[in-house]
Amino acid sequence: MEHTLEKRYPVNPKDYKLYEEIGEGVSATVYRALCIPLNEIVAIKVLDLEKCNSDLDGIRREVHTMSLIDHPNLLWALCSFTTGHSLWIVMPYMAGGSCLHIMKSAYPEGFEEPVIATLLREVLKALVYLHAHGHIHRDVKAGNILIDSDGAVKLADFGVSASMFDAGDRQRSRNTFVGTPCWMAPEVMQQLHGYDFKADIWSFGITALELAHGHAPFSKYPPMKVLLMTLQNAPPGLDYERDKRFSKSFKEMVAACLVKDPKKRPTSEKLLKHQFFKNARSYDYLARTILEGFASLGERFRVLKTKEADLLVENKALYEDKEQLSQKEYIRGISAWNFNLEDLKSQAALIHDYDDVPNAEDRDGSNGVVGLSPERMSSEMASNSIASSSQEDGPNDLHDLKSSLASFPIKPLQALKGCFDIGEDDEDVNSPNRKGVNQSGSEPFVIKSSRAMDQDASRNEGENSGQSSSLLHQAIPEHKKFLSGPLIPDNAFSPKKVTGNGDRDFPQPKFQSEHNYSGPLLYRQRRETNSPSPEDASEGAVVRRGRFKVTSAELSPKGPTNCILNPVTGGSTNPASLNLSPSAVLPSLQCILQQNTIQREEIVRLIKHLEQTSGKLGDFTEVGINDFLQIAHSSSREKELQFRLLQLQQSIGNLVEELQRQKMKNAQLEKQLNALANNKE
Ligand SMILES: Nc1ncnc2c1ncn2[C@@H]1O[C@H](COP(=O)(O)OP(=O)(O)OP(=O)(O)O)[C@@H](O)[C@H]1O
Repeated sequence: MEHTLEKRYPVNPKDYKLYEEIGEGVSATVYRALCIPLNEIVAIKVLDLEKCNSDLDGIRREVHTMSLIDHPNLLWALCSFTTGHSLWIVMPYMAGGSCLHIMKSAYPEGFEEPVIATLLREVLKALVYLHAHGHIHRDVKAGNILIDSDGAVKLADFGVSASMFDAGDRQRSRNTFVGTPCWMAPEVMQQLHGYDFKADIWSFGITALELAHGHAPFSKYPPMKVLLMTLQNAPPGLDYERDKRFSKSFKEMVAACLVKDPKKRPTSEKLLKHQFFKNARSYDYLARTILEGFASLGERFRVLKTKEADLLVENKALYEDKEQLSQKEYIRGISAWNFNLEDLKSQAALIHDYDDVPNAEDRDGSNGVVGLSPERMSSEMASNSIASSSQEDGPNDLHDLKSSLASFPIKPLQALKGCFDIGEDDEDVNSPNRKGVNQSGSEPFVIKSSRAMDQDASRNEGENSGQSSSLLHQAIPEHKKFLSGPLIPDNAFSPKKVTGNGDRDFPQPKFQSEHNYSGPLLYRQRRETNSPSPEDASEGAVVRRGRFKVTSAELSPKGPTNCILNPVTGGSTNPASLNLSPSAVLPSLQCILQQNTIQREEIVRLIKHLEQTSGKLGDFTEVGINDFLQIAHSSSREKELQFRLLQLQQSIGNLVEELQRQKMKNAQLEKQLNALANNKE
């Protein structure tokens, strides 16, 4: 416990008066409130524990971390307690709201450089502290940078933070995939070797771009696309041309953070010494520059929510128009997620892939990214050669999935469970942690820190549950929950000028991306969508990659590009004779299948055409029947091949998992051996 207790905050809901809503996240609603006995305005984050079944451990983690931290740039908890089925986390009220709120309300094109430098320096100080204390924040983004009325900056939201000193289950969680896709480091997505605090440095770099442009790179794309682009493309960065208004040192700082190899990223401590932060100014400067003339946080939040609701109605109409297109795009290109297909479909419907002006960060890094050292250039570019070429084709090519899949994480869905609502939890359902949490009815979530009250929460809960639950019923709208991230997608602003609060006119972005999928306030509809979708049936054979479905129709309609063809016979070579690894063979087999399918369809079309136009049914019927027989035959062969493919894919997956298990075992054994050896010495 590092805090010294200055004030005792009551852990009784009766002692708080909830005012207006000031924020909504994935799991919580945040209110401005009055702490009656202390006559102090606070913020209270209210989490409905019944709705957070799958992430109770995250909540416990958040509360725990918030209780331990003691740094001026980190948002700590004043106290917390359960009441009825809710957990209340009482925090200092940050009257300016999040940087994301501020940008969406008044700076849709991002902040000026001195503002960014000031904000980022404070965030970086928070990271230095967290990393030095063994914590990885794992969700650094503008939405989690809060500003007080005096310009003080605090990093918030420890819902997915992790401690580097954890053992067992928690260690394992660092091999899982948490955070928000746009801000997520490639090594977190890949799940290959785990990750460490350098993942925060990547997110920090992405946050820098977010603050500079008003949105994170790739934010207009759905999560899966973000994943592919982050893994394959050259890292995003500031562009010489587009970002002329920013200094060289800013560009270099961003480039230093956004290196794919985490080892090559600077530590937070080292980064803090970067020239760029010399431009940072005072809190007062922030308050004067970006907060002056603003309406109250509650009012701004209300306006943004109204706009968001209007946008949702608009998008719904758009979605219905484009449903056809979206299904095709997604089933073919990226395939379906078996847990939130509906979300992806609606997201896909909103993409104007071919009429968007690409953002600098969406373009080939070799054209636009600056500040790369020659050595970084070469290694990044080498590792991203596929990416570069695919980007040259255009960042919006949803069809080029063959190469994408080759470098795709083996367990992308499993990997994503930390940031999306996937049925399974991060942790073993049998883990003691989880069991404990599941009995939350009897488990108080009281922060046992010195800053927090050291009182018995369950006593309070018993005394006040009736009152508090009625309070909560009034306070929390049951029907809606939003995703985290940008409050208002970029197109929430009309193409004309928007008059903001306080009679300010705000210029609108010229080429603002139309939609922001990095987590706008979309209504949640995830868990309900696990059931098989109609597309599953309509799109023919489905090959499963773990929990990741890939349909045979996903391959590029442009025709195969990497089939292994026997130059002599013209037929496909038996991969076994080439001594190829299954992973090398699979794409080729898929190619061949795709080719067969296209050819078959072509033949059927031709036959039909001939039959119709000639009118000589008798002459052609026989041919047609023969061909159809062949087609039927090739169909069964195709099925057989698909079945084999499936088996191969499954065994690769199993082998990789086994390998990882063995690696972990080895590491543990090594540790034990070392410990034994040390003891003996
Ligand atoms: N102490 C505070 N003062 C003012 N506003 C706050 C405070 N805490 C949170 N907010 C606002 O509420 C929003 C949601 O809060 P928070 O991020 O903690 O919820 P969450 O469910 O954990 O969100 P996330 O979607 O990031 O997981 C924040 O983005 C911020 O705008």
